[in-house]
Amino acid sequence: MPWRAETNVSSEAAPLPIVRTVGALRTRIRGFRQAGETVALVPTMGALHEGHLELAHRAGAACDRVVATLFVNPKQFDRPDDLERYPRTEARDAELLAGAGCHLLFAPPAEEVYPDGFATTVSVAGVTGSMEGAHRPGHFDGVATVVTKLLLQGLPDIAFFGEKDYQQLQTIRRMVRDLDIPVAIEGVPTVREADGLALSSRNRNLTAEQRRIAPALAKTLYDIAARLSGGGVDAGLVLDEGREALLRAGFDSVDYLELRDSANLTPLAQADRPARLLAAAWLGHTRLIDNVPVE
Ligand SMILES: Nc1ncnc2c1ncn2[C@@H]1O[C@H](COP(=O)(O)OP(=O)(O)OP(=O)(O)O)[C@@H](O)[C@H]1O
Ligand SMILES: CC(C)(CO)[C@@H](O)C(=O)[O-]
Ligand code: BAL
Repeated sequence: MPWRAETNVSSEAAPLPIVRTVGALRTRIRGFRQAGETVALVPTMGALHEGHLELAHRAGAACDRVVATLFVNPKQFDRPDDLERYPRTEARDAELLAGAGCHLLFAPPAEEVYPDGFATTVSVAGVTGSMEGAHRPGHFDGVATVVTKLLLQGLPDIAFFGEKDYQQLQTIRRMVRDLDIPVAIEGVPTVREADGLALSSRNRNLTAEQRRIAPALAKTLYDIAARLSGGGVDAGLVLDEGREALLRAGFDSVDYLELRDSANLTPLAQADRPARLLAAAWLGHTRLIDNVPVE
């Protein structure tokens, strides 16, 4: 299982320059380009952890300059309480990003991203039609719209996204191909706690008891993936048993637990081609998602 390093704030790194307008972002990136440098983009909603920093490290290994973005995008939240509870820790985030080798942070206010009169939505069909798309109405329109804007604002060579949000990653890949956005999309494997829990900004909303239960999500996915990878089993039955295992472990409800084609996320009855197991489940008011490959 992937591992996690501790998140330390480095006191060595110089403060990270922060820009808040598209104009200032473009001026900085033009400077990088004039020096012949390549540029990576790492979009985030802040409240950073080692998962985000892994994106930054990969970005730094691939490009000369790493530009992170921090914007808690209201358009992708389907529940007002989720938006309200979303942690906001910009000063610490900037320190962590500097320590991870980032060169610039774009942290715009909402009016810069969605000025008065904003009227355009980017909507990706197909890959968004189930799972997160079904349980969070409007979520992927919000993600697709803001990611299109961020990619066009920065025009990086490569943008980095985590596999933890696997359906989001596949949606962005589809969107970039469909709209001929000239940016390469790189997926980064999920960074986990030592007990397997996928790092997520929302983990900090868990109570101590919920935190004890939470690793059962990853454990159940890995157990099911192992059973499915051998072939010759009834996937429907195994998935039903997985849902029951999550409830037995203490999850309050399971939104979905699905076996999907790993590229376009269509349902699979057997893991007979590259496949992915994806799940979302609730612990109290906190909704956790996770996914693993079936190899
Ligand atoms: N554990 C992780 N491993 C790798 N990448 C991650 C991980 N968690 C988040 N990311 C990636 O970081 C980027 C920013 O994600 P985001 O700011 O939404 O953080 P988050 O922890 O996923 O928050 P939340 O789960 O509460 O939405 C996304 O591309 C996301 O997939
Ligand atoms: C990609 C993203 C930054 C767009 O708001 C967000 O969905 C996220 O953090 O995964
Ligand atoms: N990490 C994906 C962003 C969201 O949950 O809204």
